Amino acid sequence: MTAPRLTLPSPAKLNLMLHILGRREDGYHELQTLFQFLDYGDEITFAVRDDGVIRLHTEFDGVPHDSNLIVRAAKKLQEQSGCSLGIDIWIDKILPMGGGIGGGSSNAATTLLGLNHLWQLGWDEDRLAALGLTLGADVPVFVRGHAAFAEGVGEKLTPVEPDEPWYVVLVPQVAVSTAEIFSDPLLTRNTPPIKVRPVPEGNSRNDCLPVVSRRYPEVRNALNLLGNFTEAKLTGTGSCVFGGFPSKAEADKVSALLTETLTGFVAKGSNVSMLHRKLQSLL
Ligand SMILES: C[C@@](CO)(OP(=O)(O)O)[C@H](O)COP(=O)(O)OP(=O)(O)OC[C@H]1O[C@@H](n2ccc(N)nc2=O)[C@H](O)[C@@H]1O
Ligand SMILES: Nc1ncnc2c1ncn2[C@@H]1O[C@H](COP(=O)(O)OP(=O)(O)O)[C@@H](O)[C@H]1O
Repeated sequence: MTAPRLTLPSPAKLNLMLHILGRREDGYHELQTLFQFLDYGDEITFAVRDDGVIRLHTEFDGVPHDSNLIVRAAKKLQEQSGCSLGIDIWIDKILPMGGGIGGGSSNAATTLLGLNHLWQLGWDEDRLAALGLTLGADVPVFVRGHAAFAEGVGEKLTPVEPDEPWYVVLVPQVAVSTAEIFSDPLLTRNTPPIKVRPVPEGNSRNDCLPVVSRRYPEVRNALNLLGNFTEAKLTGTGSCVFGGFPSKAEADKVSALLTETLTGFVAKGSNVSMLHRKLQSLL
């Protein structure tokens, strides 16, 4: 008998704004950020094995098997649940790594939700999100699957309903190190907290942008080019740059012009993650 297989989406995210409020004693920075998903991402296929082995069959450039967030997520869930089953995993990877669109965190969340389903663990979202946070600050929002205003290092989440425009996302061919940006002495670290909800208009700044665009000319160039058509923003610590458009046709037109020289894609913003829409359809 062949093992049950399940293919699930692993969407990207954007940070629609990102404010840095201060630095904690452990060196991590307190943030306020707005997460929205894209209807664009990787696809991960899972097949249960009964021998307890966890095996990712797709190779990643520069990421050893056991360091991959997919494998780390699966191993942690297996250990903490005491499950004796294993898993074979394949991924169709389209999201750029180190682009600030959360591919690694999303892959970890899709793995947690997929295995919870296939191994029939019955864990609730709170428990999965808490485990996810030990893998990375952006994992909980992907576990919850709803656009959110995030505080702390990204773990305190309040669901929100921003507009869902079409985005042009440009992918400068450079990986930005999050650690490097957060350790730059010139980074703004004292933005006053926003206390009112929803986030007021005019608060869409990303405090990482000045430092990233100074250090990475490729990002600066992408911001300038997209800025000719719409407000161009940086997601997370970059490198990806994005801008919203009211229709797919307009986004496609701008993308066609810009992707003559730059890599990029068009995707719809989404307040409910396509992972959760797919999981819902399985119930
Ligand atoms: C800044 C965000 C916004 O979404 O974006 P991107 O990584 O997607 O760009 C995330 O919170 C990134 O969170 P996370 O994925 O956990 O960051 P990591 O790469 O593990 O962080 C690398 C290093 O950056 C610093 N760091 C990270 C997050 C934070 N809130 N404060 C920090 O000071 C720490 O020194 C940490 O060791
Ligand atoms: N499954 C994975 N997908 C992407 N990156 C991964 C994965 N597992 C580990 N990583 C590591 O995590 C780093 C950050 O990845 P990613 O989440 O894609 O970027 P970002 O946090 O900038 O959005 C990568 O550069 C890579 O070294």
